[in-house]
Amino acid sequence: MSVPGLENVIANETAISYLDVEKEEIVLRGYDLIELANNATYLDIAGLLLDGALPTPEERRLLEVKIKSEYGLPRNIQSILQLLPEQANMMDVLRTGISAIASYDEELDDRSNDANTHKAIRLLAKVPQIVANGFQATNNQPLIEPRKDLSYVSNFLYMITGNVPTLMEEEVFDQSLIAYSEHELPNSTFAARVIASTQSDLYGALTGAVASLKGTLHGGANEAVMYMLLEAQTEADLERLMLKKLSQKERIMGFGHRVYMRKADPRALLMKEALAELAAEKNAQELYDRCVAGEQVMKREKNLYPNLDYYAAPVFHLLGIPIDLFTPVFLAARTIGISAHVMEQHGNNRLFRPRVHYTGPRNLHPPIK
Ligand SMILES: CC(=O)SCCNC(=O)CCNC(=O)[C@H](O)C(C)(C)COP(=O)(O)OP(=O)(O)OC[C@H]1O[C@@H](n2cnc3c(N)ncnc32)[C@H](O)[C@@H]1OP(=O)(O)O
Ligand SMILES: O=C([O-])CC(=O)C(=O)O
Repeated sequence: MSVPGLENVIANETAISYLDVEKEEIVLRGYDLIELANNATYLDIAGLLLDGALPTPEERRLLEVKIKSEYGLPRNIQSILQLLPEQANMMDVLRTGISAIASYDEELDDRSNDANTHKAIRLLAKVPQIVANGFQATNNQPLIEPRKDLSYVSNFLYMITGNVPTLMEEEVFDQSLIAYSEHELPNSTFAARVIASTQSDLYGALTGAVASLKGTLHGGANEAVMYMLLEAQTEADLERLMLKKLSQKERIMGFGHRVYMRKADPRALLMKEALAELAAEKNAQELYDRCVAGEQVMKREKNLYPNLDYYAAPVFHLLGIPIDLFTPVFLAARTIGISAHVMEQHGNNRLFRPRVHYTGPRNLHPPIK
């Protein structure tokens, strides 16, 4: 018998992460992701995912130096982004950019652990700029170059908004990147591992993951959430909108999850706290209250809990990130998690090649010529 959607199927072993739904814990190389988000930085998580151990402060500094030494996009890549049409979808733009920079990586080895580590560092350096420049290029805006005098996280937000973030904005953005950094085996990571299992390379695997993440049942939900929150001006409006969607059997974006389903996504709670802080700072209490009201409607009507996308969307909005870049920023944050999975797949590979339960006809014959 087939298992639709491979629900609950164990597809591979991993030492990277695990969703312990019972204990409401996202285990990341032995640590609790939420504890990491409250005590470590995104670059610590990048080091942890790449090397298997949390970096010391000196190791983290060296990692940042290495990433910064890979900053910058080839002029031709920026030109490719500028050739894309104004109405281009930002995930398509990102997919094109990541696919194109593969050809500029001069390290021909694309399977050893060392080579993959170098490539992951290059991607950490370049993907945020592809995200930012992709938006600018298709909106006829000047392309913002990275600034090495800013921290990695501060520079990412600066390249998107054109403004150097405050310390508080930087800390919230850092936390949101950690929340998105790694999550066991979602569709996009699985897609990347399937691609890597043919011994294809990290750039190709990540390009496939971008296509997967674009869909609204996955990463694309964070953009849909924000459109819904903005369409409703008040708490009452949001309730009306949600009830209308539910009566039309539409899904409400930002709720439900294949693995958590009837339990809270711990990352949503983390982002809810971040939103409360940010809303207080930015005079946006009304947006926070509207989100909480929406959460209550879904609990009452469907017994469904918010997932990360529900609370990350208003956080990104208050940080000044354009809605079209919400899913690309998710991908940029997840680049390190996906890289770790590709490295693990390459290190202990077995080609993914499942079978089917055939339901089509048999014994047909073409007309005789
Ligand atoms: C960071 C991330 O990528 S998290 C995921 C982001 N995606 C979203 O937020 C999209 C909205 N959510 C959904 O569509 C789903 O919850 C998914 C795709 C994430 C998980 O779905 P599945 O595991 O396939 O759950 P499934 O489709 O079996 O749903 C079970 C029941 O809950 C309902 N349900 C699940 N999510 C929702 C939702 N968001 N709104 C309304 N009803 C929902 C389904 O209609 C179904 O009801 P039924 O049993 O009465 O038919
Ligand atoms: O785990 C999933 O299926 C989707 C998700 O929450 C993520 O990728 O962060």
